Amino acid sequence: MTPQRTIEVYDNADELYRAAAALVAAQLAAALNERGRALVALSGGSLTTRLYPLLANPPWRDQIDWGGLSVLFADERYVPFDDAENTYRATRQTLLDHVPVQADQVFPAPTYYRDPEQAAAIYQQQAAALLAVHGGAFDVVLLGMGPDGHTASLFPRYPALTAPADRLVVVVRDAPKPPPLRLSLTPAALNAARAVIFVVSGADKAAAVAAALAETGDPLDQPTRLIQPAEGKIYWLLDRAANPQG
Ligand SMILES: O=C(O)[C@H](O)[C@@H](O)[C@H](O)[C@H](O)COP(=O)(O)O
Repeated sequence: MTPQRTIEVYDNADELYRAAAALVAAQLAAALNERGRALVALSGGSLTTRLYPLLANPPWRDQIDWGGLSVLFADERYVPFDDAENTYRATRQTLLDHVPVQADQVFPAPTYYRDPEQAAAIYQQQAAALLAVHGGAFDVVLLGMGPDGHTASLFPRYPALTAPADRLVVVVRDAPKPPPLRLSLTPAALNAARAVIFVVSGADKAAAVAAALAETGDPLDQPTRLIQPAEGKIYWLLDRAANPQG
């Protein structure tokens, strides 16, 4: 089944991130209202600096009943929690430390294992257990996209793109965006979603947005095209610079 897709274009980045905050808050509030709990997968990059500070403040902060939320990460850079590159650390600094979320609601990727494969296996177990509690799906998967079309840590032509359907978490080595070692949820995991929200800003992303929204071409060249939640909706929130139509 092809998921329902909504594309929204905003005049500038400020408006884009405000709209993204409103959409995320509304989706989570609706899920919390309906089921009393919600599961979200967060990404890093500019979302940590542009979107999460908005969610940490009124009015959006007050629309979410944070006590019912569980938080996983769509991907993580394989560096210690105290490393400036760590997405969990950045997310704490701009969001999680400022909202009433308890430590046991947040599931950072365990980058403290010497062996990243072991970390991936542990994170896979945590993701599977959380998905089981939440009816088999994330309520919101929040994603960015790089100029090369990568999303989470799913880079064009990398083996992670063709991970078996029962794999939820993989180790990504030699990533072209530093740091080279990462963990990522797989396309199969990210597709277990009621809503996937891409937030993309900047002229350097316009060509990748065009390829992402095209119906043709090899999805292995454009990993976002593998994100097709059969039971969910996809939102592409863009600023005008990132919109291929200008
Ligand atoms: O490593 C990271 O930062 C994220 O895991 C990555 O998937 C990010 O979401 C995209 O690279 C887009 O990042 P920007 O929004 O900063 O361009």
